[in-house]
Amino acid sequence: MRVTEGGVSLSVPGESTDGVEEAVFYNPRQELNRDLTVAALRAYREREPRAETYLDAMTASGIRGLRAAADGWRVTCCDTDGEAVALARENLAEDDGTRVIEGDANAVMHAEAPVDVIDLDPYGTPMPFADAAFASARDLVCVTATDTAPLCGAHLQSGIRSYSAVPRNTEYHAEMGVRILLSALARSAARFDVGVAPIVTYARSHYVRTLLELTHKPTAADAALEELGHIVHCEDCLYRETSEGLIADAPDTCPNCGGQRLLVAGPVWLGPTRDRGFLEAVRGEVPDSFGTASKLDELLSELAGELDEPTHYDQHKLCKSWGLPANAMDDFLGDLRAAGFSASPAHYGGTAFKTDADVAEIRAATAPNLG
Ligand SMILES: C[S@@+](CC[C@H](N)C(=O)[O-])C[C@H]1O[C@@H](n2cnc3c(N)ncnc32)[C@H](O)[C@@H]1O
Repeated sequence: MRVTEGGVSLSVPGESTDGVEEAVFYNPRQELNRDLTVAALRAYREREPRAETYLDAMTASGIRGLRAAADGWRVTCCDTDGEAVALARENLAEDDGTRVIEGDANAVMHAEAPVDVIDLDPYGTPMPFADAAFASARDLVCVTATDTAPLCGAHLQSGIRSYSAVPRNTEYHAEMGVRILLSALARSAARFDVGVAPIVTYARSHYVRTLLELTHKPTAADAALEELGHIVHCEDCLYRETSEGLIADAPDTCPNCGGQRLLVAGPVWLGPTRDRGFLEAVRGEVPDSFGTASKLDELLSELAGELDEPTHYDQHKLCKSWGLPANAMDDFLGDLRAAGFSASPAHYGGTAFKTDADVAEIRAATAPNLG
């Protein structure tokens, strides 16, 4: 069948039943991820006009490469699967600027280096490909991770193995995944004297996506490592605090409730997960014709408005732990602001919010208007 996305048309094996596409090598659920990537590539080229080469390291149907090529990028697509490669070749007109290679992404990244932008979109964890990406990319590494259970600590051992860090299963599981992934990527990049700065990062229920701008300098790698630290989380009262550095500095008991059920996660990335100026530039590059334009605009605006605090709270979980009913989110956040704290919604869900108040301060500021 033919699929049209972002103004390009491609052929994919499969069929459309009642408007629902069931295609091999093409996942319509990742359209927002691809729309955002194309808009970000446009915005990035304004920032770094020299950038011109894009490696779609796990290409499947070739859709990412095709969309980047339509925007003038010199594109190399790669996949290990012979059928995917044949399909991508059918979809992309190979010429001087566009090639499709059958091969392992790690080998192709090294062979093609330097590449301005490398996009990793594997099944599951991207970590087996991270070293080659940071060794080979000049400007930007874009990463999708779909192994959300290991990333958030639900599959603890798998998370430890993949990310050389200890993720913990908390109520901010998607953000745990974001910060574990960024930490592992920063440490991978540092091996090559490369510093990473996340310019866009977001989580959806089934994946985390981040775009990392690179600086090729040992001092930049050191600066990125300085963003790492640990999260201490109390399972009883949902108190949390962070400690900077690669060695965890955790209290024995919860400073808020005295409980002993403390979880320590890390090393995690505690720094900013996006560049607000870049988010605005990306927003300006999303045409109405993109299939996910309105959802993407909403996401980009949520990301821009979100506070930098490293963990969000879930209003319903907090209220439940206090034995009080939840009220409207706007009123709840308004009470925090009226008490002198910063507060913002967080893109992780409708009841997710960020604040610089701790759990006791949140309760004192909001409880009088609950129930
Ligand atoms: C999630 S799909 C890619 C989807 C595609 N980027 C898109 O946006 O539609 C993952 C692809 O990675 C390929 N793959 C798996 N291991 C690989 C490797 N070591 N090197 C290159 N490609 C690989 C698979 O064959 C599969 O086509």
